[in-house]
Amino acid sequence: MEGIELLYERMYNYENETRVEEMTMRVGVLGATGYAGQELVRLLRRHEEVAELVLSSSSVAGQGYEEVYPHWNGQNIGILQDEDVPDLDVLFCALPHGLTASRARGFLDRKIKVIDLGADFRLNSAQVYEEWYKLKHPDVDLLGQAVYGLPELYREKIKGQSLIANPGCYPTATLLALVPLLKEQLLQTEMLVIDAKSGVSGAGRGVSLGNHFSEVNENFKAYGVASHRHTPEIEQELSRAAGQPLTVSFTPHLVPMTRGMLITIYAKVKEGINEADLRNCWLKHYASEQFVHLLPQGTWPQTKFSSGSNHAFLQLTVDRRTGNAVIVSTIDNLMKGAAGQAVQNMNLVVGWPEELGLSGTALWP
Ligand SMILES: NC(=O)C1=CN([C@@H]2O[C@H](COP(=O)(O)OP(=O)(O)OC[C@H]3O[C@@H](n4cnc5c(N)ncnc54)[C@H](OP(=O)(O)O)[C@@H]3O)[C@@H](O)[C@H]2O)C=CC1
Ligand SMILES: CC(=O)N[C@@H](CCC(=O)OP(=O)(O)O)C(=O)O
Repeated sequence: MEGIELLYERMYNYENETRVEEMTMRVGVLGATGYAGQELVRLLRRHEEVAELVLSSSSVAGQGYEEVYPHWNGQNIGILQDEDVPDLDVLFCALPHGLTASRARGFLDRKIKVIDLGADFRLNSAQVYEEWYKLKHPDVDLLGQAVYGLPELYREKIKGQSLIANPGCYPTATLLALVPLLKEQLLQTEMLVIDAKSGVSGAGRGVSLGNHFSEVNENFKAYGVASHRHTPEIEQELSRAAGQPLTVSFTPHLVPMTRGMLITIYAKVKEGINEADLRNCWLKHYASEQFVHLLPQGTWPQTKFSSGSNHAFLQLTVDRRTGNAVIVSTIDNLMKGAAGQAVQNMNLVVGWPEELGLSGTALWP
């Protein structure tokens, strides 16, 4: 038995609570030396069903992983392979935009399930992708096969699929907060303001002028104003939820901290809707979710609540003077915003319990 048959056999065994002892799941990571790739390694190493991990690098193949990341010393992570990956069950692509789309078809033809942490398959329209990413989409025909990998919204669609578009970090934090409220028509759609802040690891490991220490330390700045690439992704998913096209005012900021992101959203509520209606809507949508938490009234999210974990935290109020909803959401950009969510997606694709490899709360303080 091999490939998909073996996966189904495993799913069957899970349902019957007779876990197969010898798992041979082979998982690969392209871009394993990047921040998202390193976070994947951390999660996959403790994932009880991943038997073999193939780590790939375009620039330092042949080096030991511990040479790149000495904090892995003594953990036998192994040697980085080149990008010519062997046959695998699942491949995570943690690469710059454009690179995964040009290779995905080859992996899919080999029956390798692909989870893309980049943006190549998030947008439904190649034209929109080209406009915002300034890249010609390398494989437009594959867009229709990709499933947007936000499990709390698309769980049933993700199960068993072969090509998953892991959402962007800002969209994840925003969509978790807004989608249920828009689906239930509780908010007006003409004035949605998303004021977002991210830690610097969101920009990846490569150094640029804007993210080196002296530019970031004791500094706070907006960037990508009215032009950030996550805007069309957020609008695509919010429009779908609202059942009508909408636009948002989205402004990201860089905060002098390493990980975490916090989003504050301002929205007008619909006539006759109050705070309890909004809260009840979230409660209904997220009551059985293990990674999304509505905090007790009056407790506002902090980035440290999520640091190093796959958990998202939400809070809202309706300002009694303006009548506007103020909504706050926090996630760890490298976890629920990238690697954690990608592992959650793998678990769904393969049919494993969704939380495998993702246990644990934040590192506090
Ligand atoms: N950082 C974050 O918080 C988030 C990141 N993402 C997405 O995940 C993906 C990876 O991001 P992140 O880990 O932050 O980025 P990094 O820059 O830290 O890592 C990207 C890795 O891609 C590899 N790579 C392969 N080919 C190239 C190439 N031609 N040019 C540059 N790098 C190349 C590099 O590894 P090597 O040289 O070893 O091949 C590099 O380490 C991106 O698509 C990003 O948008 C998504 C959500 C959040
Ligand atoms: C702080 C910072 O620079 N953050 C990144 C967002 C990272 C992310 O979610 O990645 P994608 O590029 O995969 O969409 C940015 O603004 O581009």
